[in-house]
Amino acid sequence: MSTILIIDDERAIRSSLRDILEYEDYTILDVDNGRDGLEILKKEKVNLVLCDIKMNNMDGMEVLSEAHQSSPDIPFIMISGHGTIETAVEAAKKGAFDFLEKPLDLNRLLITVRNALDKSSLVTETKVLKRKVSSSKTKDILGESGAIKRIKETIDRVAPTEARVLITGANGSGKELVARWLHEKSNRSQAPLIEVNCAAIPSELIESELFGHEKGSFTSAIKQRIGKFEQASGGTLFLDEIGDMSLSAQAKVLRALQEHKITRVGGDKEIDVNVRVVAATNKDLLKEIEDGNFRMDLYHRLSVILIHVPALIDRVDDIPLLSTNFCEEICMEYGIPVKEITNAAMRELSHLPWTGNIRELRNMIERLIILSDKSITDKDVVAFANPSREPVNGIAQEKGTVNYGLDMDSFDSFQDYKDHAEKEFIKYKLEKNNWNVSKTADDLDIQRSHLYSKIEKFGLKRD
Ligand SMILES: Nc1ncnc2c1ncn2[C@@H]1O[C@H](COP(=O)(O)OP(=O)(O)OP(=O)(O)O)[C@@H](O)[C@H]1O
Repeated sequence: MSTILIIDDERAIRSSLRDILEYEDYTILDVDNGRDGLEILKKEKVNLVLCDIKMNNMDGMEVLSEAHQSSPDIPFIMISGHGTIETAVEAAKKGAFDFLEKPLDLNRLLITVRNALDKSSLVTETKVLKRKVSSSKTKDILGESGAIKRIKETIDRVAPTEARVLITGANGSGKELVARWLHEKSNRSQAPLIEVNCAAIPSELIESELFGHEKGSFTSAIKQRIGKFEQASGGTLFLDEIGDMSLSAQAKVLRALQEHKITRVGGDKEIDVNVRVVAATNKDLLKEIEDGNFRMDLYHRLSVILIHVPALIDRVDDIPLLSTNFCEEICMEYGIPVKEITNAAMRELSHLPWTGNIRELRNMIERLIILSDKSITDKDVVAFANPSREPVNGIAQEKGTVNYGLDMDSFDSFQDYKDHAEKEFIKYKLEKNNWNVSKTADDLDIQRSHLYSKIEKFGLKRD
């Protein structure tokens, strides 16, 4: 049942409203002043507020304005003993649902309460539906930098063809988003886009995952299973983290691409498949080929078109646009008014290393929205944006500078520096989570297998 908060400094009114509404099975909270009312709104789940206009200290209009900043969806019914058209109009302008005059008419009160609650649940339902629709819709590729413009042009040109595409780029830089748009703008967009994260599937299961299996083909194969190649029939198969695929699975994928046929594990029938393959990796595949970890012939099959998504640090000019958009999107998801990001905060954001790229930027904006007050300032960015950025060697960080206490000349290349920053960040998070790899992977918003490969790459060990 709904909870109604009554804010009125007249005890008699509060108690008669309570009696009437409790009789109708509503849960009632009541306070005799606006401040306490606002405190309750912060802590309790309230569905409707009945608020007197004329009260000492803080009047009802102020309560309404302040409450609407943090909880715009809670309907307010204003009550006044001195009802004039002007007060009613002012209340409506400030966003009140309705206005009731004292002495209260019982029927009008109950109908207004019911209408307000009905409208509020409709608003909530609509928001949930909108959120569902917007999260299933492919997000726009934001960015005005030359690199992003070129990527969008390439997508427009390549998507309607059958050419295979290999997308490269660091973690969180937007490879999956590019793959989604390649599908979305292709002639296959009515058929499914099926994604396989090759790094997340143990090598002994990848073949069954991709090609399916027949019942009884191995111990746990208790029934027949259709693999991803078949599921993607008529559509697009997105092989993410292809650089982590075992050599034996690579050989089978190569055959599927050459012959457009697959065989389920444990089966002997060849099945025709009609899929377009788009692959992505954060690895340097040419180096993997050199090291004997990746097949050259498969590389050539996959990379008819190459799209490289640059790291965020190589397109810092896009940070303000991305930050503003993420801020709007997240505030809307939370149902709160959009917070402003000050210019100084934008400058501060542009100075961060962004080893986790756009995914990290989005997470940070979300954190800043939660932790900041009315707007996001440079001080918020310094304080909350990257809690792992503690002063190094006792050197406190000055405003507007990024001071890691590092000798910048000790790095041979930009990549060297980025690797160092990534290693330190991962090490910090692992230690913070007591080397719990699953928790740390969640914290970093990357796959667990990904984290394992980073630990191995950087030779990280528990002290
Ligand atoms: N140009 C962009 N504009 C808006 N949002 C973006 C952009 N690029 C990436 N994102 C968002 O950033 C997040 C990470 O992007 P995505 O998953 O595509 O990265 P990825 O390179 O595939 O990461 P990983 O290598 O870890 O799989 C997603 O929420 C995505 O919607």
